[in-house]
Amino acid sequence: MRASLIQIAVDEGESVNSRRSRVSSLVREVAGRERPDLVVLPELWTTGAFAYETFASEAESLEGPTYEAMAKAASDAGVWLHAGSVPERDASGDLYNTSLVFSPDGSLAASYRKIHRFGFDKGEAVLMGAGSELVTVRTPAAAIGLATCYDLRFPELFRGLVDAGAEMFVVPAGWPARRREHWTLFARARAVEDQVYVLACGTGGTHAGVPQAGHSVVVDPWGEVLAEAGDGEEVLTVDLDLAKVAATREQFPALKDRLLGVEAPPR
Ligand SMILES: NC(=O)CC(=O)C(=O)O
Repeated sequence: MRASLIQIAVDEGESVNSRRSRVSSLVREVAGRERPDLVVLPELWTTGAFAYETFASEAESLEGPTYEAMAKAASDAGVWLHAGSVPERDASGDLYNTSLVFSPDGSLAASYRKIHRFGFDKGEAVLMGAGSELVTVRTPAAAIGLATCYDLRFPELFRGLVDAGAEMFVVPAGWPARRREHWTLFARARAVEDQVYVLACGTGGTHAGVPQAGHSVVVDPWGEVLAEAGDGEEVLTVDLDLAKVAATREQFPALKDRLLGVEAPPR
């Protein structure tokens, strides 16, 4: 399986509409040039994850303009597209940080509402509702578990995804530069403890005065970093051998030694 992560620079000064059409073109261009099976975009790339004051004004219904543009980009490009996340407004007016995954025919394969909202007593944590469901998507190449940004700090979510069959975690993010070390550390930790591929796609540039970490990263099930971006706009393309997930779990069967949170301890 080949995957391309597009680390978008969410800079002030570019309108949401122009970024949406620029990103749609980028998806087509990257798909044509790199020939990936899967393209991944970051969290809240229309607004920026820290532009809290724009969440309400830019929120969309699930099938809003970003959904439409990304569904078309996926089908034009003929790829699986994890379109990152959008600020979603549901029918009752509540906001969620919702990821969208499209299949190559442009239909929605899955959506995931971010469970752990960032900000403690402000920002996303008070403006958006919490998702409550773990989501995995089965593509022909891999079973993909979905998580978003701050979720990376909560290993129990990822263990739940592994129990649901995930062989790969795709994590769109808008992680800030000041905690970049944590970002890479968590991406590698989740890969090692769950013996999966981790594709973590962040934003570059600066928005709402917050310099972004960038450094999107792809980690294999042994914890090796296969590719890592810098801090600007960049595309990372990697070939993934999904057989490595089963091989790692067989050679080093630590997941079988779990005693807590499993119904019947295996030994
Ligand atoms: N922005 C986030 O969702 C997460 C974050 O910044 C962190 O450090 O965690």
